[in-house]
Amino acid sequence: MHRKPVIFCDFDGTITLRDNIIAIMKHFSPLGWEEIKDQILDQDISIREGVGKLFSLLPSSARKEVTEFALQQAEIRPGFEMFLTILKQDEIPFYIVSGGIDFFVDPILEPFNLEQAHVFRNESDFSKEFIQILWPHPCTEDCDVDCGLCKTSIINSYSKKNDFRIMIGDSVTDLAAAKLADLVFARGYLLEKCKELGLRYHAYDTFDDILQVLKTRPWEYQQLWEELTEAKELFARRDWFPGTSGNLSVRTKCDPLQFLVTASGKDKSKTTNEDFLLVNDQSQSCYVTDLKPSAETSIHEAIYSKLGAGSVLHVHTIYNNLISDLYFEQNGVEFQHIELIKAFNLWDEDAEIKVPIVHNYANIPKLTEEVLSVLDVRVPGVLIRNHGIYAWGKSIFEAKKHLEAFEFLFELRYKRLVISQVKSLI
Ligand SMILES: CSC[C@@H](O)[C@@H](O)C(=O)COP(=O)(O)O
Ligand SMILES: [Zn+2]
Repeated sequence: MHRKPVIFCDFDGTITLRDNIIAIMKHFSPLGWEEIKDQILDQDISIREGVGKLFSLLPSSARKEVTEFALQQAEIRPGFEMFLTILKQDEIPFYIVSGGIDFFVDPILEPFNLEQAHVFRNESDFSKEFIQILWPHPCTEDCDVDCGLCKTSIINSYSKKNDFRIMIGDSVTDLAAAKLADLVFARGYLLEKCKELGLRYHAYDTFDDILQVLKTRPWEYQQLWEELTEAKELFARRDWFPGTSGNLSVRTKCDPLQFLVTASGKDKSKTTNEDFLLVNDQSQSCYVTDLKPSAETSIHEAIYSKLGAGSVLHVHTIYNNLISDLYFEQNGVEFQHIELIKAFNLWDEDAEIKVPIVHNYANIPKLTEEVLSVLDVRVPGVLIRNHGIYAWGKSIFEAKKHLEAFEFLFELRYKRLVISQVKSLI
């Protein structure tokens, strides 16, 4: 059973296009506000101390003027309304975690009818000469950064271990929360930090960009992502990805076909949060991303579509290259009377298997056609001459079993050939 999604979303600069506190301070420009801003950004003072100092520069008598300005300049990021509608339809819990202040957060959000219990923001007190900020959601033992409104503590108290945590944000105040998340939607400073820290992220401009990814339901294929990563790390330990070669995939959906595939040109011996992307039955990414799917994605797609495989694994090894060339003229390489043939669910004592071998066309559509022409549901693999092997199965486990069996058979055959050559020389 997969984990359930829960979404935590920043307000200033995420739901609204601009940071409202900075907009207020720029507009009213109280003496000394910029020094305080710089102290916050330079992390010389905590966010709580800095925001408290900023608002203490404004007289409470300016409440009406400040509130009206905040509302007048606030602009909601495109797609937010539809985003909320889809979350409601799919019953995905949504929490706003904002370092903003109630006197502008609440009226800006009012048209969206959000449950007040799902909106976390700081509060204000206009009873004294200057504006005072109140901190109903301070840091708990989970955080010692003196955030003011502590997103880390809120996420930890409002999401369970088995939740798939999603964070949407834009600034330094969202970074601690992003590090807790399984998936981050980031822009601006937060996007740069996600790239720098290797967090699993998607860039966004609008909430439509976020919806495009959420519609693929990443929490439902998270387990497959992790299983494919495990197989990839094992193959990497075997040095099966020389020179960025190799590509792996796992089907996440049947109808319409969708599958995770390794990103093209990456060093598959390394594990990052950008190792795979989700593609459709046209071998195109299901969402906007800088990543390119494997150059050989169409071969994976052909195997899924024709044979209904669950996972497709492609590696270039010395032995599969040698065997593919030695037996190319015979259109394939046959094996019999080797115990490991049972790995292909062939149990007869005299069972034999012939692994087809095709020409290595540089033109991928042509190569895909060639592979399609020899696909045989009884033989879960095909060799490409002087290139590598594609092996598949109904799951990552079975595809890995088949790939390992093929590589065993190739190495065994090659070494037997060498031995017989040596014997013939003695
Ligand atoms: C760089 S050599 C290997 C590539 O040409 C290709 O055959 C391959 O296996 C990896 O391609 P990729 O696009 O990274 O999935
Ligand atoms: Zn290849």
